[in-house]
Amino acid sequence: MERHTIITVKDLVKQYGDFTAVKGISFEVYENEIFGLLGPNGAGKSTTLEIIETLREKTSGHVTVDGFDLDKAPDNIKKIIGVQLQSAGYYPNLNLTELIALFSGLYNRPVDAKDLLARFNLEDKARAKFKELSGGQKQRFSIATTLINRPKIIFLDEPTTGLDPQARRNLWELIQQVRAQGTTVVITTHYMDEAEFLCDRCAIVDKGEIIALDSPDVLIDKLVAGGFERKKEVKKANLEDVFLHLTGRELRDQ
Ligand SMILES: Nc1ncnc2c1ncn2[C@@H]1O[C@H](COP(=O)(O)OP(=O)(O)OP(=O)(O)O)[C@@H](O)[C@H]1O
Repeated sequence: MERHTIITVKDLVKQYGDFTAVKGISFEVYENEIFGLLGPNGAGKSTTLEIIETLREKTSGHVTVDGFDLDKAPDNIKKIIGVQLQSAGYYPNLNLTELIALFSGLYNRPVDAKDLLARFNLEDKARAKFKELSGGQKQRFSIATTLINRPKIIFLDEPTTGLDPQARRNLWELIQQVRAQGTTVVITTHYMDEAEFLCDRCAIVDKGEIIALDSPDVLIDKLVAGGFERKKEVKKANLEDVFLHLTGRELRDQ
């Protein structure tokens, strides 16, 4: 099937002083896929994401987003992307409805706050302040806010770090729903189960280089074809299955 490329990264390099964090990486993201950048701490995932988001200067290389050249038209790129804010970006005295109204005003895009909160299971928190939310609720709200300017692409930097299994699974489903509604999703993670569950394709990044790029299935098949075998016999369930079986799959943070 012919896929339409929405992001092109070519020979991207980022140096911090004499340290090279990103060493000439190239990849493409297809429209409406969930694309993952996977790697250990310090691999260069956030740096790469922030360069594409126009938030960080690159040292060299070429990036285009939906046909816009990062060097020539960063403002056009800003208009079509949604970026997850760190919690420090939310005014402490406003409640969730007021925060949505604020962003909606900044983007000049009318938004039905009630409807947006309901999509992210936050209808009961409409009058709560951001700091009063649980970790899972904060993540859901920050993903909800990425959609206010109706972006073509959203960028999520380690969206499930620190969440319990129910909250992670709930967030995965919400991310899939966002994609089902036509948005391309670029995500960074160091959780392999997350990448396997969510990503159509992923790039494995290590020490600033892409060392593999494909769908999770193909990456696994290639490893097995190369003669890899797990040392231990695989059990039919794991500890997370036990935990979810005992505590249930429904969200616990309402
Ligand atoms: N502003 C900066 N100045 C100097 N070095 C930096 C800066 N930002 C990041 N680095 C370094 O660049 C490397 C890549 O960092 P980056 O945050 O992109 O990695 P990451 O893959 O996102 O890791 P993590 O999962 O820990 O966020 C790290 O070695 C980091 O210490």
